[in-house]
Parts: sequence; C-alpha cells; structure tokens
Amino acid sequence: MGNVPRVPISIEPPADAEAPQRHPKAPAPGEPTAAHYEGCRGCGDVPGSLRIRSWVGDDGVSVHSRFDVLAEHQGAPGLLHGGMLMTAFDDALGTAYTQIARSAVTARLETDFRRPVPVGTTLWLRSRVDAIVDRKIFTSGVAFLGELDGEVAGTARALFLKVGVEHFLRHGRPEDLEALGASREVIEAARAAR
Ligand SMILES: CCCCCCCCCCCCCCCC(=O)SCCNC(=O)CCNC(=O)[C@H](O)C(C)(C)COP(=O)(O)OP(=O)(O)OC[C@H]1O[C@@H](n2cnc3c(N)ncnc32)[C@H](O)[C@@H]1OP(=O)(O)O
Repeated sequence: MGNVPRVPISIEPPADAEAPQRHPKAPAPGEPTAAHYEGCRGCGDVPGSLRIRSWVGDDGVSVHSRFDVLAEHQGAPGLLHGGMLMTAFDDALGTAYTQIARSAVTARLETDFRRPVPVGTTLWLRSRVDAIVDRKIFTSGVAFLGELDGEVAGTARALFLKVGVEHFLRHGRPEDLEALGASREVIEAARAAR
C-alpha cells in the first residue's frame, strides 16, 4: 500500500461518554436552525444546494431536517443518488452538533442505504449528538421516507472534529470569510497565511 495512510476504523463513542448538553445560545425546541453558511451546499441558499431545512427537536438537542428530493438529485433513473443522501446526512448531522458545539468538520461519515428514494419524495432526517469526548463529536441519524418516523430509507453515523477559525483561515478562501462578515483583521490574517 506504499504511502497510503492507515484508515481509522472506529467511530464508536466510549461507553462511559457523558450525554451532551445543548449550548445555552442554541435555538429553542421547535425553532429553525441557522444555515452553516450562506454558500453551504447542504443548507445554504445557492444554486445546487439541497436546500435542507432543520428544526430543533423537542428534547432541545436533536434536530429534524427536511430534504425535498428533486429530479436534479437523481443517480439511477428516477431515484436519489447515494452521494446526495450522504450530503443530506452530513448536513443534518453537522446541524445537530451546532446545538452543542461551535465549528467542527466531518472526519468520517458512514451511511447505510436501506431503501431506494424516488424523485418527488420528501425525506425527513432525525439527527443527534451521541457523545462528545474532547475534540471528537459522535453523531448519528436516520432518514425516513415521506414523514418523520416513516419507512427508514437510510441510517448514518459521523465523527466530527472540533476546529477553530484557523482551520478556515488556513484552508479556505479569504473572500468567503469576507462574505461571512469576518472582520478585516481576520481576512488579512487569512491572506497572509496563504
Ligand atoms: C470566520 C470563520 C467562521 C467559520 C464558521 C464555519 C461554520 C462551521 C462550518 C461547519 C460546516 C459543516 C458542513 C458539513 C460538514 C462538512 O462538509 S466538513 C468538510 C469535510 N471535512 C473536511 O474537509 C475535513 C478534512 N480533514 C481535516 O481537516 C482533518 O483531517 C481533521 C478532520 C481536522 C482532523 O485533523 P487533526 O485535527 O489534525 O486531527 P488528528 O490529530 O488527525 O486526529 C484527532 C483524533 O481524531 C481521530 N480521527 C481523525 N480522523 C478520523 C477518522 N476519519 N475516523 C476516525 N477517527 C479519526 C484520530 O485518530 C485522533 O484520535 P486520538 O488519537 O486523539 O484518539
């Protein structure tokens, strides 16, 4: 395998990990959650976005999300592309963690595809944070056909790793930080770091 790095194999949270507490500034149960960012392919309002919308669950920690499956999301004829379902899970699980922690990025995402999803379906996803251990955020979710708690179309687990603003400064584009409303100092730091 030469220089190919070893693949980490487990995203199972430790059995003794504490239950997550919602962030005091997170929206209340039933309220909509904010988009990650205007340009987000999952929940932003830009061409090509899946336009996923999410709300905080009754427990104040989980979220439920709506994804309307359109013809532009097809893989096989008339059916949702698997990568689009993974994008939906990435977004929904990545919204669940925002009820608890600040910025984090997906390190690993596992998806099981249980049922084909026809174009014209509304998918509803339930997502939650199962545990947080230091920088690691362990999440899981379920996608249902047509209604919350309907037939299961897929399930997913993801590990997010907390990152600071320097992650976006180092790897992202300064102009996108500008669009986020970042300060001039932050943008200059991003430019200097490139
Ligand atoms: C003004 C600006 C405001 C910005 C406001 C932004 C708003 C907030 C945006 C959020 C947006 C969300 C939107 C959807 C989610 C995406 O789309 S995120 C985009 C997709 N993901 C990425 O691009 C991430 C790319 N990967 C990376 O950058 C780095 O690999 C990571 C994930 C930061 C980890 O690197 P690292 O920090 O160096 O961590 P590392 O030391 O390698 O590992 C730490 C631990 O995690 C474990 N680990 C790492 N990777 C894995 C893995 N794949 N599997 C299992 N374990 C792993 C390691 O084994 C290690 O474990 P321990 O030895 O500590 O037990």
